[in-house]
Amino acid sequence: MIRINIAQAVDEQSKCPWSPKMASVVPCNVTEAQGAVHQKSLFEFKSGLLHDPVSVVLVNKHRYPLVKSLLCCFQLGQEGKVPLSSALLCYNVTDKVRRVVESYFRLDSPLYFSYSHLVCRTAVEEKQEGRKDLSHPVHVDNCILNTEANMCIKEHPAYTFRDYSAILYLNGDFEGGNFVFTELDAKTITAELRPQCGRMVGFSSGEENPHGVNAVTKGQRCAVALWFTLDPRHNERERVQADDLIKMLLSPEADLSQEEAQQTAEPLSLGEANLRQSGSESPSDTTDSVAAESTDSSIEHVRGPPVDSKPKTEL
Ligand SMILES: O=C(O)CCC(=O)C(=O)O
Ligand SMILES: [Fe+2]
Repeated sequence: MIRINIAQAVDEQSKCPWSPKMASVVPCNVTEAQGAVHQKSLFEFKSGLLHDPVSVVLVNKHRYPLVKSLLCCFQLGQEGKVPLSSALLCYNVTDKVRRVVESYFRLDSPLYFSYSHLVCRTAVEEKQEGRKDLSHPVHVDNCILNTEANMCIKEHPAYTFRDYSAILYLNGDFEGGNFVFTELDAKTITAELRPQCGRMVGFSSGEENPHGVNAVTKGQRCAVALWFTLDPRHNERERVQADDLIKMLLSPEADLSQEEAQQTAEPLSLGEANLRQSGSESPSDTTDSVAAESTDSSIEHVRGPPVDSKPKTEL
C-alpha cells in the first residue's frame, strides 16, 4: 500500500501559507509500470517510487506554487514545524521526475526545472450529466495554439523555453478529469490517460503535444505539474534556493534527529544543474499544493521511446 497524505492549510498566522495539519488521506497502489497508453510519451513510475507510509504534506490555499511551498517547507522543517522528511519527499520526487524524463527521452544535456506547481481541481456542484467542457482547455505548453489555423505560435507570452513537461498524478479517486492528447484542432483525441496515484505523463512541450484535462465531475484531482528546460538561463530560482537550503539542512552541523537523518540519507541528486542561478517562470494560478516522497532513486525500469525514434518531434 502506498499512501500520499494531503494536509490542509489552516494556519493563517504562519509565515508560510500552510501547516502540516492532516485533512485527508489518499491511499493508492502503484504496483508495476503498467505500460503506456500513448506509447511514445507516457510512462509510469515503478512500484517503490512512492514509499509507504508517506506522511506529509503541504497544501497551499494561497495559490503559492509548489516550489515556493517546498522552500517554505524546508524553512518550517528548520523550525521543527514540519518533518524534514516532508520537504525531502517533495524535493526527491520532483527531482526523480526530472531524471526519469531525461532518461526516457535519452537526453544528452541536463534538464533544468523551469517551473513546478501543484494543482488540485475540484468538481463544481452542478449537474454533471453530459458535460463536455474541460477542466483545463486544450493547449500547448510552449506556444500559443491557434486551433482554427491548426498551428502553434512559439513566441511571447508563451513559455517558449519549456522543452519537456511532466505531470505526476497524486490520486485517482475522482470522476472525470482524464488527461487527453489531441491534434492541433484541439478536438481529435489521440490518446487519453486516466490519472492514478504515482502515474506520470511526460512529453515534449511543443506543438506535437496539444493536451487538456476533461472536466472533473466528482471529487478532487491533484497533480504536480513540472516543466523543464534545456536552457540553464531559465532554471527556476526557487529550486536553486531550495537546493541551497537543503544542502545546508543536510550538512553535518544541521540539528537533525537520528530518525530524520536516516530518512534524509537517500541520495538527493541535487544535480549541479540545479545549483546554477537563472531566471524562472513567473508563478501562475494554482489552487492547492502537495508533496510526495520518493526514497527510490533507481530509474532503470523506465522504458524509453523506440531507439530509432526522434523523441522531440515524434510525440
Ligand atoms: O493536470 C494535468 O493533467 C495537465 C495540466 C497541464 O497540462 C498544464 O498545467 O499545463
Ligand atoms: Fe499543459
